[in-house]
Amino acid sequence: MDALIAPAASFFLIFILFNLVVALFVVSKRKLKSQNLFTTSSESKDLERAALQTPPGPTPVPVLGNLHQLAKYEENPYAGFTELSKSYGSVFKLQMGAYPCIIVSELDDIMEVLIKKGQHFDGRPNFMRWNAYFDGDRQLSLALCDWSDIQKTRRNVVRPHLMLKHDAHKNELFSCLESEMHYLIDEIDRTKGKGVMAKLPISYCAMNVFLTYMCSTRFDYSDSDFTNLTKCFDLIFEDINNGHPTDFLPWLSPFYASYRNKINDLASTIRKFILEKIIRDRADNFDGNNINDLVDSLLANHLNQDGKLNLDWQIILFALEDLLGGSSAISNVVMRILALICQNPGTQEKLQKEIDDVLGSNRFPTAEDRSKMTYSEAVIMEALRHTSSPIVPHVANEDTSIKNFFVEKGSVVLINNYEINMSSSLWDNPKEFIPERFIVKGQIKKPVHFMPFSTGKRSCIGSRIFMNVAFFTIVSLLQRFNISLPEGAKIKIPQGRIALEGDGFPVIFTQRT
Ligand code: HEM
Repeated sequence: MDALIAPAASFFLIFILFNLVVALFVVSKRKLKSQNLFTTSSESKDLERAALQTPPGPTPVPVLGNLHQLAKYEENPYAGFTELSKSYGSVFKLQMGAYPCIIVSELDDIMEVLIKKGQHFDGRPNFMRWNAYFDGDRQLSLALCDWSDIQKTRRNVVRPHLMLKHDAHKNELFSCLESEMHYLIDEIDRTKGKGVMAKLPISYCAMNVFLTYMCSTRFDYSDSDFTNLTKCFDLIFEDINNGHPTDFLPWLSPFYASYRNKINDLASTIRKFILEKIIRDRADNFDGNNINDLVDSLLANHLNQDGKLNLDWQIILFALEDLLGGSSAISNVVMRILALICQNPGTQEKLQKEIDDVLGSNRFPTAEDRSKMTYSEAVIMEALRHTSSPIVPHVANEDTSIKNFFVEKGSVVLINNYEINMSSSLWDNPKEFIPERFIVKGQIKKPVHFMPFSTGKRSCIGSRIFMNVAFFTIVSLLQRFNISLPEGAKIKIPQGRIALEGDGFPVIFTQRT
């Protein structure tokens, strides 16, 4: 019996020992994986943090950090980021004055910031002037605020109008475009082949399209309050695009009192116009059973009847302001497209052939025509690629990581959109203007790395409205006019921003015969 028990017992013992070893192995692996089963969550965070590396980057100097290293790239700091990434890699750190900044240049890492960890990176920097644009509180802005429930609500309220998912919205926009385009064409007609600073009438047209579509009102191009409103929006837009020393060196702000006053004046002129000439009357006569435009949708979300989060007056006013300001993006990019058409021989002829084939000499385009006019669409996309406008900076709202690099809470994350638009590893001949690169087998094809409007929870909500308004404007102008730039005219079209300087440059429009 003992002879039987002994091997059975030893087998049992070996079995137990084996299981113990396996159990210990599994536990230790799990320990490694989840940091430590017996540590507290803050200890495990410490361990997680310890596994991450500090992002590489040039050594900062006191006060300025690394700002001085970007000085020679003043025209386009993103070109500077591309240069620095050759030494420090696709994710690197710069101390920009008061702010630690992480520069991200490669698609996978960009997607980690915007999509995979979108909720870690949904804040915006607290720049002094961003507050100044919005009465001292950038949280009132749609584009420059941090993420919040209010932001979610107001984005949801305005999105259907802007994203044009319903045919009713699309048809309404095209009808607004058609009626406004007559005014622009008349305006251009009057120039009789002389060079004209076309940005002005184009900006009045874009603003009126927005006002008609969003607010069911328009103003005459001879109304000086209206033209002044458009100018104020354009100046603020240019200011946003350009950046300012106080963004990263806020202690400089006492030296910029007159600049601050200028911003305050522009912002309050805009606000007064919107309040007095658009919102007040609409609010007084608001009928909740009749929701016809974006202003109605905003007003319908004002009253707090069921205890849910609603939008207060300020929020409504500023949301509208932010969206009307989008018309400045349109006039500036339309001007860029006109310049690129003139500067790239053959483009105008190809565009006009497509327009003549699909629309003939007179008919305005419909929403359906757009899908057939691939070359026109591709010209706009190629112009956006050349513009390489920056993605609005994001901010990490908690300690987090990109790739295997630690990113501390409060870091500003700058996505290098210039690099993904201009890299020779992503595009053939990136410096050339080749609209055909976006056409594959007769259809428009956007590569995943082409994201002029960004992606994720803070992505642009004006992208569709932009594409439609730009398309309609370019097509309608080239249908009727040949365009050229005055001989010898110096035309400055900087990359890495949308805004052109001041009123832009002259364009010559001659009637097509
Ligand atoms: C060429 C034209 C335009 C370009 C290239 C553009 C691009 C962008 C980009 C890159 C962002 C930042 C996305 C991010 O932070 O991840 C943005 C945000 C935004 N855009 Fe545009 N945009 C254009 C036109 C417009 C227009 C016409 C409107 C308004 C109708 C508009 C409204 C907005 C708003 C409200 C945001 C902020 C969204 C948020 O932070 O939640 N944009 N845009």
